[in-house]
Amino acid sequence: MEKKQFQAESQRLLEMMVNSIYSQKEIFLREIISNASDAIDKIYYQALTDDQMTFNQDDYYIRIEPDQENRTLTIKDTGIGMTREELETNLGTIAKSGSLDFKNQVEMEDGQEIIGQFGVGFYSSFMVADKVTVYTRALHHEEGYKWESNGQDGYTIEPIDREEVGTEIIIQLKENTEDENYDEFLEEQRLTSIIKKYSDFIRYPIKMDVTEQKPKEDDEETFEEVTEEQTLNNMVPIWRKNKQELTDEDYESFYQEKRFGFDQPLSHLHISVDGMVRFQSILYIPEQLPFNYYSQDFEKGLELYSNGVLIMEKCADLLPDHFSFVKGIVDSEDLSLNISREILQQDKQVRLISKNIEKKVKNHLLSLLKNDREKYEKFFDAFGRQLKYGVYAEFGANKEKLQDLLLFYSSSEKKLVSLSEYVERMPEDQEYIYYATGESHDRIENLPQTELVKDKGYEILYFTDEVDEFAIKMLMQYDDKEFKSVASGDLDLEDEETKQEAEKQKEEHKDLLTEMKEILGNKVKDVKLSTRLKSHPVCLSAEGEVSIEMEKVLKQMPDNQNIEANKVLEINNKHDIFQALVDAHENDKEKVQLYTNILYNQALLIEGLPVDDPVALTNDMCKVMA
Ligand SMILES: Nc1ncnc2c1ncn2[C@@H]1O[C@H](COP(=O)(O)OP(=O)(O)OP(=O)(O)O)[C@@H](O)[C@H]1O
Repeated sequence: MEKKQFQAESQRLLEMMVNSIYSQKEIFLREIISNASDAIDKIYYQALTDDQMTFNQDDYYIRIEPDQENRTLTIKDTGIGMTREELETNLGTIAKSGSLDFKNQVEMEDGQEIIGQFGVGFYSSFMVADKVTVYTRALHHEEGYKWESNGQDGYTIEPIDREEVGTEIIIQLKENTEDENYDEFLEEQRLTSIIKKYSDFIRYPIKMDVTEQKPKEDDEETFEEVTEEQTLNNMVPIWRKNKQELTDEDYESFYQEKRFGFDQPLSHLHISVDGMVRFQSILYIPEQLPFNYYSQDFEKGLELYSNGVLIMEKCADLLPDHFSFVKGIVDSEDLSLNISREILQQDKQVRLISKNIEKKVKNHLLSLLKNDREKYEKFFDAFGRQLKYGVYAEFGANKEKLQDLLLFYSSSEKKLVSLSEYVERMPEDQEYIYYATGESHDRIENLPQTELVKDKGYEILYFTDEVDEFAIKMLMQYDDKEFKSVASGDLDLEDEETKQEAEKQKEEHKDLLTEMKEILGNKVKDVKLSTRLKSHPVCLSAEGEVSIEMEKVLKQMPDNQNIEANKVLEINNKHDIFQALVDAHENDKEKVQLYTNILYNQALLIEGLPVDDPVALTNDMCKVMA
C-alpha cells in the first residue's frame, strides 16, 4: 500500500506533537470530541432539512471506548464522515488553522506556545498516540476508508467495507515513561472528568460504558459491579441555561470547546431577548488579537443556530465590522432551518438580531470602561484600532456610536483617556481638542510643535496609530469641540501683543524669508517666523486638510496619487540660529543657502520624514564645521 507524505508544514507540526512536553495533554480528547460534534452538526442539519433522509434523534451521539488490554482509546461518532479526498485534505495537511504561518521558528521548536494558544485539532492526538487509525464513511458514499499514521513518516489510506456512516478514531497510546502515565487515558474516572471539564456542553450525548458498584436488587446490603452505558455530558446547551447557574469557568470552557480562541476570553455576555425577535446568545470579547486579525484570512461571524440546530458556522451578517473581534453563538427559534446565505442578508429577523447585538456589545464595552478600566484598556490595546477604523469607515456612518469607546494617550495624564474625560478637564478658554501625531509617545513628547500648546497648559492627545488622525478627521468634533493638530498652520494661540510683534518681525525679515523660500522651491509652500516654537530652532507645519502624518500614511498606500501636505518651514526668531541667518543674509549669500538646506532637513528629520539627499546634507554639515 502506498505511503503518502504529509505536507511539509504538517510534518513539522506532527514532529512537535510526537515530542511534545506540553503539560495539558488531555486536551487532545476535547479536540477530537469537538470535531465529532461538528461532524454530527453537519449530518443533523441535513437530516432535518432533507426529506429523503429519515430522522431519529437517537442516531446522533459520540461514543468513547477505552480498551485496557490493547491500550487503545476509540472515539466514535455518527457524524457526516469523510470521503477519500476529505481525508487527504483534512488530515494530510494542516488545513485551516494557519497557526504555523504566524509562528516563528524559535517558537516552533518549543511548540508549547502553539499547542497552548491555538490548539491543533486532530493532530494533538499525537501527543499521546504512537499510532492513530481513522475509519470513516461519508454520507451518501458507498465506500469507507481507513487512514493510518504514526505521525512520523506519512500516512496510508485504503478502502474498506463499512456499514455505517460516521467516523471512528482509534488512538494507540504511547508506552508509559518515567514522567508520563498514558494509561490514565484508559481509566473511566479520568475520562469522565476530562469530558466533564472540557466537553460538558456538547449538545450530543457522549456515551461510555461505566462500571460502578451498585447494591444488588434483591439484597441491598451486598454490592456488585454493574457496567452500564452512561451519558457523561450535560448536553443542555450553555446558552439555554440560566445565567445564575453558570460560573465564569463554564463560559471559559465553552469558549475553548468551541475553539473561539485558545486564550482566555476577556469578558462575556449572555443575552436572552424576548421581544420583536426572540434569541439567545453568548458573546465573548477575546483577550488577544487573533494572529490573522488584520489579514484577509480573518473571517468575522457568529455561529448561528435555529432552535438548537447549527445552520451556519460563521454568520458574518450578525456582526458589524467594528465589532468583528466578537466571538460567540446566536440561537433563535424565529429563524427557518432552510434559510440560505443569500436570504440571510435580507432577513428581517437577522437584521433585528444584529442590531440588538451591536447595541449590547457597545453597552457592555462602555460598562467595562466605566467599571473595570484595567480590563477595558487591555481590550483597547488589542482591538482599539478596529474601533478607530470603525469611526473612519463608511464615511463616518458609525462614528457617533463609537466615539465614546475611544482612548488616546494624554500629555498631561500620561495614560489613556477618553474624549469625554478630556473635554471635562478643558479650561474655559480652551477652544479645541489638541492632538499631536508621531511614531511613539516619546517622540511626540519631544516634538517642537507641542511647545506652545503645552505652555498654555492645554492637554494634548498623542496619536501613534496610522488610523488615528484619519478617524479624528472623520469625527470632526466631539461634544461641539473641534479637533486641532498642534502642527496645523493656524493654531492662533498667541495674545494680541505677540501677534503684533510677529507681524513687525515678519515685515522686517521679509527679504530673508523670501530668499529662503526661493532656495527651497516647491519643497515647501512657505517659510515663516514661528510663534509656536519656544526653544527649538525649526519645525514643519502643514496648511490645509492633509497633515504631514497623513502624507506619510498615504505614501504607503498602493494608489497614493502622490497626495502631499502643504508644508511650511517655521523658524524660531528667538533662537540664536536666526541671528546667524540674519547675519548671513547681510554678508554671505552662500551661507544662507547652506543654513536653509540644513534647517529644512532638520525639520524633516524631526517629523520622521526621509531627507531628500543624505549625502548633500552631510556635505553641508561638514562645510559648516570646517
Ligand atoms: N470526526 C470527524 N468527522 C468528520 N470530519 C472530521 C472529523 N475529524 C476531523 N474532521 C475533518 O478534519 C478537519 C481538520 O480537523 P482539525 O481538528 O485538524 O482542524 P479543524 O477542526 O478544522 O480546525 P481547528 O482545530 O483550528 O478548529 C476538520 O475541519 C473536519 O473537516
